Parts: sequence; structure tokens; C-alpha cells
Amino acid sequence: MVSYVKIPSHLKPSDPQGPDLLTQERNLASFDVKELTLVLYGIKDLERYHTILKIIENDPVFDKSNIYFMGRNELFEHAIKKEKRLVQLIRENKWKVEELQFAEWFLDMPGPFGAHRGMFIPTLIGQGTKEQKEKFLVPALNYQIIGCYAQTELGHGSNVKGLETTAIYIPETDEFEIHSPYLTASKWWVGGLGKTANHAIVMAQLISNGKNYGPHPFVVQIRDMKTHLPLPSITIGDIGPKFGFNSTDNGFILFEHVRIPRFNMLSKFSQIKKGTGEYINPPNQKLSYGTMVLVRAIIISGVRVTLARAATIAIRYSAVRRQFIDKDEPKKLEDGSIVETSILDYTMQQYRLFPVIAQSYACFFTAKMMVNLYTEYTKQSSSGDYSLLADLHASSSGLKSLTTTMAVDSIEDCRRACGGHGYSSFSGFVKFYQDYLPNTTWEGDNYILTHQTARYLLKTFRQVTSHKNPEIYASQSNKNPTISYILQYLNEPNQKCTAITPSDFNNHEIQLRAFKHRVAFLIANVVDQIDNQKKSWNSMLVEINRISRAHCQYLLVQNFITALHQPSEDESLRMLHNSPALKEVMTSICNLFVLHTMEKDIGDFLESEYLTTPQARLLRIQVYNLLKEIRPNAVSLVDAFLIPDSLLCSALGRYDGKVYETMIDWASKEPLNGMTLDFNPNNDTFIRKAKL
Ligand SMILES: CCCCCCCCCCCCCC(=O)SCCNC(=O)CCNC(=O)[C@H](O)C(C)(C)COP(=O)(O)OP(=O)(O)OC[C@H]1O[C@@H](n2cnc3c(N)ncnc32)[C@H](O)[C@@H]1OP(=O)(O)O
Ligand SMILES: Cc1cc2nc3c(=O)[nH]c(=O)nc-3n(C[C@H](O)[C@H](O)[C@H](O)COP(=O)(O)OP(=O)(O)OC[C@H]3O[C@@H](n4cnc5c(N)ncnc54)[C@H](O)[C@@H]3O)c2cc1C
Repeated sequence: MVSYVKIPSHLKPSDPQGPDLLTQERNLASFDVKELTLVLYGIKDLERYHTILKIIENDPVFDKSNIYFMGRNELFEHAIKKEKRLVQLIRENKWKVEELQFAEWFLDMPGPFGAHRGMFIPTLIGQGTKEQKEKFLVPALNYQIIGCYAQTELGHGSNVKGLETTAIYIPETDEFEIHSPYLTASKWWVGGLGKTANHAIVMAQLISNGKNYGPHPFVVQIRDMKTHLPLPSITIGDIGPKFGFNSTDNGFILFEHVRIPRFNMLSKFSQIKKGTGEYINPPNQKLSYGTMVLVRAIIISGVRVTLARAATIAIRYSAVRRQFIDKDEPKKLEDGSIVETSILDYTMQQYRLFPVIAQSYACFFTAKMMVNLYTEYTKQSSSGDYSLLADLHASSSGLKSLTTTMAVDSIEDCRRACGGHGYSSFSGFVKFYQDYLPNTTWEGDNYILTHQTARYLLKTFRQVTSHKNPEIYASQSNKNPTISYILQYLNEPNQKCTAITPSDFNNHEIQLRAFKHRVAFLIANVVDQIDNQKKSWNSMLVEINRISRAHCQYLLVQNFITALHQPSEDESLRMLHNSPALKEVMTSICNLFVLHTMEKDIGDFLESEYLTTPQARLLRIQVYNLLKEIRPNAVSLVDAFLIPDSLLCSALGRYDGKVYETMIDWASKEPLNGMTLDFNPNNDTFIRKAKL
């Protein structure tokens, strides 16, 4: 890229230690960073990581050096080129999902084929029959057709049952007629629809013989395969500029009595019989919502790397950045000179940032749990057993809500912790934050999703308590954490925390009891208000949100603690258990995650009377103790995430710590610097290109 400003060559580094500060930090580590990286990725995935990264970093099409200077059209064009190149690479290297996941992560650009891979293909796999897979999935996998997932409408997104697009069965021609009766029925927000896709999975109200059977998925060809123009009676457009995600063409579409063959209704679970229009019920009414459950689980699995990325930038920058001389503990160099303090040494900075590292590790263990639960569900459902669906839906909804909210809050916390430079695009936070933000809204608004989890929790509580002998559920409590904590609460509703010193709060049994007691207490309270005090659902929504959050925080805590203690067949966990140094640092991180989470929601723990006010003070002291304990390992803990510089795309978070050199180098490439100002105030075109 062209540099428009010549930087004077006489400049000496004002901080002689400069980037070496990171080396010094790295020397403080109490554990082997490579070993921890191996735990996080596993041997096979780490090999994949390096292979794919090399390919991506060496390909000029994926070059990101210009990315912060691009406008919408340029971004979109760039994204299309990347997508095409990615497809070539998939073909050339025969990449499978495992490789593709790394490639998409490293590319770090929401692209117009994202919904094709992330929504269209999974829906065909999950909801199509064998014949439908042959017709649609095979060409989709070969990129001969490009699809999108058109569910949300201008007027309805969260309320899927309220969608207005209709699919009416016409027995005479054995077709469905897809129609948008109102403006509000216009499909809206659909990724890849605006300019790219030629097929769509359209969620529409299925109507046969005058009866409405609710939303079902239909495959609709929307553009001509040769001209790429919208097919007759179909209106398509891009929805316009957005908060972020501008490299993707989110679109809208309206249908005017568009006919499609009956074959195009995805019919793995429910069908319409030819001619009679008879509806065949699915084994479970919610199976047509299957894609949402899968994608929520995938989103949860991705949170850990989002948090890791934010923490990496903020921690490295905080180690390099110095402000003020700490009067009580001035920082001395070997030659005795006093230098300003690294901002990472300020306890407030640690309090803001170390919990983000801890959240990332916590999400790592819960992602494993989510993948296991989803795999188990897939296994059982393939033989017709859908009994795990309710559990899966409840935990994936609540965890998607909790973890993505945590992620966006933490990205912003990390950005602010970088001061003024955090506001520059060069920090690596701006586009990252903008593109990540929709995760709190898509695949279910984060507040709406907590209703689903709470529904399940209340139902389980009522089931257990209404039984004459609640102990009947004891045999299920091993597998079902909700039943386990409800039973514990019913047996001992007045449990008290036994901690008498700050370090007692490191006891994992005390921690687990605190979370279990708190959530069961809150659920019991909501059940009482709804069932006995006859409060309406709406009047309880704040509490509904609170119990979902409390339940999911408990899951994160439980998964972390279990991972540290329980013998496991899992390769990563075995490596962790076999290394005392790793176990020690992970235990500190786990304690920080648990106690910081408690401290943030201390009101709940006091209200449930598990904690006393003096104990709440002790807990806070233990949080401060943990910050001190973790401080020497902070940089190494983020290094272990192994987020490559090419992905971070950050002047602040670079591995080598050359923050200031990069800031001015990138600033010199700002295209505005290649223009001169015309000072004539009467001239409208006051900016013109410089002759460089
Ligand atoms: C390689 C891959 C890469 C992937 C990259 C990812 C990129 C991603 C890019 C993403 C791009 C963005 C793409 C996009 O954004 S695509 C659009 C996504 N849209 C949404 O997520 C909409 C959110 N809304 C809903 O899901 C529903 O309308 C809700 C759930 C709110 C209500 O629904 P409804 O009003 O119908 O139900 P009800 O509340 O009366 O409850 C009735 C019963 O049903 C049960 N129930 C409800 N739902 C489910 C379910 N799903 N599975 C199993 N069960 C379910 C429920 O527990 C209850 O059970 P019970 O209590 O009666 O027993
Ligand atoms: C970048 C991006 C990409 C997207 N891609 C796709 C796509 O490819 N395909 C697709 O189909 N959709 C897509 N979506 C749409 C997305 O799934 C919806 O926006 C999302 O499901 C939320 O629905 P909504 O917009 O109708 O919000 P609304 O439901 O209108 O929510 C607005 C507010 O009202 C509150 N609210 C609503 N109902 C209740 C209630 N009952 N109780 C309490 N509070 C309530 C919500 O909490 C929220 O705060 C995308 C969205 C974005 C931002």
C-alpha cells in the first residue's frame, strides 16, 4: 500500500524497552504456553490451524492491509473476490468442514456466501429428504447454486409463528404458491440475498385445504441461473447500509403468487400428500426450527475465540502502554532510571481485563459441553428419539443469549481499556465489534431467547415439586443439572455459605453450591409469583431474564470446574490434568471467572441468603487476590489463544508489541493524506487529489 506521509528518520524510541516489554512479560509465565495452546486446539486441529493459516496468509486475495480504508461497495467487491477464491481453495485442497472453519475464521470477513454455508446447506442437510438432498444439496455443496435463509420479515422476526408469507398448496397442479400479502411480509435482513443468491429457503405459513399448519421451509429459486436477474413476480433488493456487516448483501424479497413444485417443501419431518393435500405431522412440532438450534450451538462455540481476540489486543497493548509514574511503587530499570508504569500494572485495568481472559477459558469448556450435547441429540434423533430436544433448545437458547451478550460487552470493555487508540480502526476493535454485534440479535434476540430457557426451568421445577415423591427424580439428577439443583434446594432451602476467609472462596464446592442455591431460589420465587400470586408472564419478564442468566452462569461454572477435576477421555482435558503448572494457572482463572461473576451479581446471592454481607466483602478481597495471582501470567494466557496477527489486524495487539511504529505507518496510508485541501472557501470541491 502507498504511504502518503514520509515519516522523519531521526526519531529515537522514547521508551528504550518498547516492545521488549512483551518479552519480559513472557518470561514471567509459570506455565508452558505451547502446552496450553495444545490443550485449547488439540493436536490435529493445531496442525490444521498452521496449514490453513499459511495458505491464507500467502494468498494476495486475502490481503487485509487496505481493509480499514474501504467503503461499502469496495468491501462488498472485496468480499466477493474472497468468497470466489475460498471456493477455489476448497476445491483444490478438498477442504472439509474442519478446514473450512479455520479458513473462515482467518478470513474474518462476513461474506455473501456466509448464509449459504451457515444456513442454507445446514437446513438442507437437517430438513431435506434423500431426493431433496440430491436435487439441492449436491449442487449447493458444489457452489453450482448459492442459497440464503429467508425467515425474518419486515414486520416479524422474533415471532416466527407470526410470519405473513404464505405457501398455499394447489392440488390441481401439485404446487405451492408462495405469496407476500402485505408489505410487512417482505423477507428482510436475509444474508446473501441482496445481490448474490439464486436460491432461498423461505419460511412460510403452510396452508392446505384452508388450514394453516404454521411456518415450514420451502426451497425457492429466486434468480435466473444465466442472467442472474430476479425471476418473474419476484422483487429483490439490498436493504442498505448497516451498523456493520457491510461486506454482506443482506437483502429483501417479495413474492407475488410464485409457484413452486410440491417437491420443494423440505419434507424430512412433515409432508403434504399429493392431490389430497393431507398434512403428515412431524414427530415433534418444533423440528422445522432445527436450523436455529444448530446455529445457536455453533454461535456458542465461537464465543471463546471472540473473547480471546478482544483480550489479546487489550492485554498486549496494556503491557506496552505506559502512563504516569506510580509514586508508591515506581518502576525502575536495571540502570536505576525510573520509568512510567505499564498500564497493565494498575489494578483497575486488571479488574477490567483479566475477567475477559477468564470468560474466554470458561466458554472454551462450555463449548465442549454444547458440542457433546448436540452430537448426542443428533445420534438419538437419527433413530427417532427427540427426547433431548427440549433440553438442547433450553440450554442453547440461554447460553447463546448469555455468552454473546458477554462477548459484546467484553469487546467494548477491552476497547475502552485501550483509551483513545481503542477508538481508532487500527486498534482492531472497530470492525470486529461492528461485525460481531448482530450475534446478540440474530438467531433469536438475546432477551427473547431467555424466555425459552426460563419456560423450561419453570416447567422442570413444577414437575419436580408437584410430584408426591420428588426423590423419584434423583436418578435423573446426574444427567440433568436442573433437576439436581432443584432437588438440592428442596432438601436444604436454607443453605449457608461456610467461607470465613477470602481464600475459602476458592473452594469449588462452596462456589457450586452458591450458584445452585441462587438459581433454584430464583426459580422458586418466580414460580410462586406466577402460580400463587397470579402475576402475568409480562410482569415477570425481568425475573425471567434473571433466571435464565443464573442458570446459564451455573452451567459455565459447572463445566469449568468439572473440566478441572473430572477424569476424562477428552484429549485436551487429559493434557490439562497431566500438567500441574497448567492445572494451577487454570484453577486461578476458573476461580476468577466464578468469583468475578458472583461479585457482579452479588445482589442475587445476598437475596437468596446464601451469603452474608461480611462474606460478600471477603469475596471481593479474594477477587483482588486473584488479580494479583494472575498478573504475571496475563500476557502468556492470551498468547496461548494463538490469535494470529493477520487476524487481529491490530496495531495495538501485535505479537511483537510494535504499537507506535504501526500506528504511524498505517496512518500514513490513509487516502485522505494523499489529497490536498483547496483553501478557496468559494470553491465547492474543497478536496482534490494530490499529485504524488
Ligand atoms: C459452517 C457453519 C458456520 C455457521 C456460522 C454461523 C453464522 C450464522 C449466521 C447467522 C445469520 C443470521 C440468520 C438468522 O438470524 S435466521 C432467523 C433467526 N430467527 C430467530 O431465531 C427467531 C427467534 N424466534 C424463535 O425461535 C421462536 O419464535 C421462539 C422460540 C421465540 C418462539 O417460538 P414459538 O412461538 O413457536 O414457541 P413458544 O414460545 O410458544 O413455545 C412452544 C414450544 O416450542 C418449544 N420451542 C420453541 N422453539 C424451539 C426450537 N427451536 N426447538 C425446540 N423447541 C422449541 C418451546 O420450548 C415450547 O415448548 P413447551 O414449553 O411448550 O414444551
Ligand atoms: C446482520 C443481520 C443478519 C441477519 N441475517 C438474517 C438471515 O440471514 N435470515 C433471516 O431470516 N434473518 C436474519 N436476520 C434477522 C434476525 O434473525 C432478527 O432480526 C432477529 O431474530 C430479531 O428479530 P426482530 O428484528 O423482529 O426483533 P424484534 O422481535 O422486533 O425485537 C425488538 C425488541 O423487542 C423485544 N421484544 C420482542 N418481543 C418481545 C416479547 N414477547 N417480550 C419481550 N420483549 C420483546 C426484543 O427483546 C427486542 O429488544 C439478521 C439480522 C441481522 C441484524
